[in-house]
Amino acid sequence: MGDNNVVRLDSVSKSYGRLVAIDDLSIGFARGTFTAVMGPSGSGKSTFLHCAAGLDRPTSGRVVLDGVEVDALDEKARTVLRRERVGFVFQAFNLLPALTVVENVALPLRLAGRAPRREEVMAALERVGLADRARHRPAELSGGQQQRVAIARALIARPAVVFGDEPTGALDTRTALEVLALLRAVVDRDGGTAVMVTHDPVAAAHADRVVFLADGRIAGELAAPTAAAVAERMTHLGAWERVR
Ligand SMILES: Nc1ncnc2c1ncn2[C@@H]1O[C@H](COP(=O)(O)OP(=O)(O)OP(=O)(O)O)[C@@H](O)[C@H]1O
Repeated sequence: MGDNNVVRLDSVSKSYGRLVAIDDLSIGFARGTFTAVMGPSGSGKSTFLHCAAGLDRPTSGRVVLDGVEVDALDEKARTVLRRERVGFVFQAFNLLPALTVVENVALPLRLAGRAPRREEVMAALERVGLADRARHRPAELSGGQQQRVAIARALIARPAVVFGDEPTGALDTRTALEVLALLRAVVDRDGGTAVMVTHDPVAAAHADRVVFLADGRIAGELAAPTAAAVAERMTHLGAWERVR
C-alpha cells in the first residue's frame, strides 16, 4: 500500500451512549517517529489510545495497525495482535507484584507461547539499566525503576509500536526524563514507533510531533515541539473549550 504508517485511523469515532468521545478522527503515525497526544481532560485522549492500540473497538471507522485491519479481527485475534505487535507503558506501571523483575519482563514472551531466553531478557534489562535488579520484586524498586522495568517488558517482544498512557505521570522530573530518553532511544536507535498521551508540555517536547485533541477531534499539530510552544497551545485549547 506504500503506507509508512505503523498505525492509521480512518474516520474513527467512539461513542458511549449519546456521548461522542472521539469524533471522526483520521490520523497516521509513521514508522520511526515519536508522537505525543495532548488535550484537556475529557478531550478523548484515552479513548483514542485504546482504539489505536486495539484495546477497544471504535463505533465506526477503521484502524490499521502494522498493516492489519484491527476491526476485522475477533477478540481473540486482536489479543494476539496486541501481544505480538504492541507494547504498553502505563502511568501506574502495572507490574505483577508476585513476580520478580526478570519474570515480569519475560511475561509477554511466555504469553506468546515462547520460552524466553535468559540472555534476551537480561539484554532488555541491561538496556534500561536494571540488570542488577533482576531478582527483585517490583515493591523493592523506586517508581522510576518500576517504569523502566515496564519499558523493558513493553519492548521485549519487539513491538511495531509502543503506546504510553501518561508514562511519566507518576514520576519526578529527573526520573521522567530517564523514561522519556528511553522512549526516544526506541525511536532513534531501533527505528521503533512511539505514541504517548501526556499532560506535561515538557514530556511532549521530547516527541517529534504533538497532536492536540479537543472535544474528540484533532485541534492542531506541532512539529519539533518546544515545551513553551506546547504550553502556549494548551492554554489556547483550554480557552477554546471554555467558550464552546
Ligand atoms: N467507558 C466509558 N463510558 C462512558 N463514557 C466514557 C467512557 N470512557 C470515556 N468516557 C467519556 O468519554 C470522554 C472522553 O474520555 P477520555 O477518557 O478519552 O478523555 P481523556 O482526554 O483521556 O481525559 P483525561 O485527561 O481526564 O484522562 C469523556 O467525556 C468521558 O467521560
